[in-house]
Amino acid sequence: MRLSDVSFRYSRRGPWIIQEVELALGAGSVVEVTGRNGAGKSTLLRLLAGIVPPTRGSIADRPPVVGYAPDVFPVDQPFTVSAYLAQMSRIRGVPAASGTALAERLNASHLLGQPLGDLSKGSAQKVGLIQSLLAPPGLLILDEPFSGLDEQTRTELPEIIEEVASAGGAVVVSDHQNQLRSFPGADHWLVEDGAVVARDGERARRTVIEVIVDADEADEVEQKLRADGYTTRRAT
Ligand SMILES: Nc1ncnc2c1ncn2[C@@H]1O[C@H](COP(=O)(O)OP(=O)(O)OP(=O)(O)O)[C@@H](O)[C@H]1O
Repeated sequence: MRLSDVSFRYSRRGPWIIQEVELALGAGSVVEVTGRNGAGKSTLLRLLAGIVPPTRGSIADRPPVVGYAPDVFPVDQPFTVSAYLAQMSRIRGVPAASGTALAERLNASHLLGQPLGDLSKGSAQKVGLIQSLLAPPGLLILDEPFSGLDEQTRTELPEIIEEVASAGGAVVVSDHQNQLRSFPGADHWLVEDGAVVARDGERARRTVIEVIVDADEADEVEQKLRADGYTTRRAT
């Protein structure tokens, strides 16, 4: 999937929220999106999911099955959780049992009989998450999925993300709490002043430490470190 020269504003005379963004998103990649409040993370995720179209530019090769869990799940719908999930399963062409199984996995079986309007923020968040996963997504977009989740679901979520990515789905997660900081191989996009700065996962996880040794040991230490796969550089 590729974003070419994508810009977005909510109204004709409104401010540009996203400006001239060029991004590529590969199959099986996991991206953590960060940025200050109001920077445009949710807007970028809506563009990726296809909820809003770019004002300028284009988005190509979006996978056909997109799972999207919004930051605030709309609970003002006259359904119980199970009726809602059954309806969403029908729309997505998957058996109703998919929702029940996901509810069990995410510790949400007790919510199935409840009206959507009675759910707490965390429970509504879970229902949003479950509906995004009903059909195996080629693109999974999760907007602040960790906020309001209980501990058990918090630890389950990285496993689910890993499973989607291993099956070839791309996963984009906005996460101001940096819960995915240590997720192996995750890339990072920083949304700032309308731009999206992509940082490669490998590089983002590298750090530089300074090792001071006696001059006559330098060659030996350097050889050892290189043999162990580290990159070394002599300070002058
Ligand atoms: N529906 C909308 N109509 C007009 N402006 C909007 C709309 N949604 C968001 N905005 C504005 O767009 C800008 C970016 O908002 P967005 O929600 O994308 O940021 P965010 O980085 O996700 O913020 P947060 O971390 O607070 O959720 C903000 O100035 C916001 O007020």
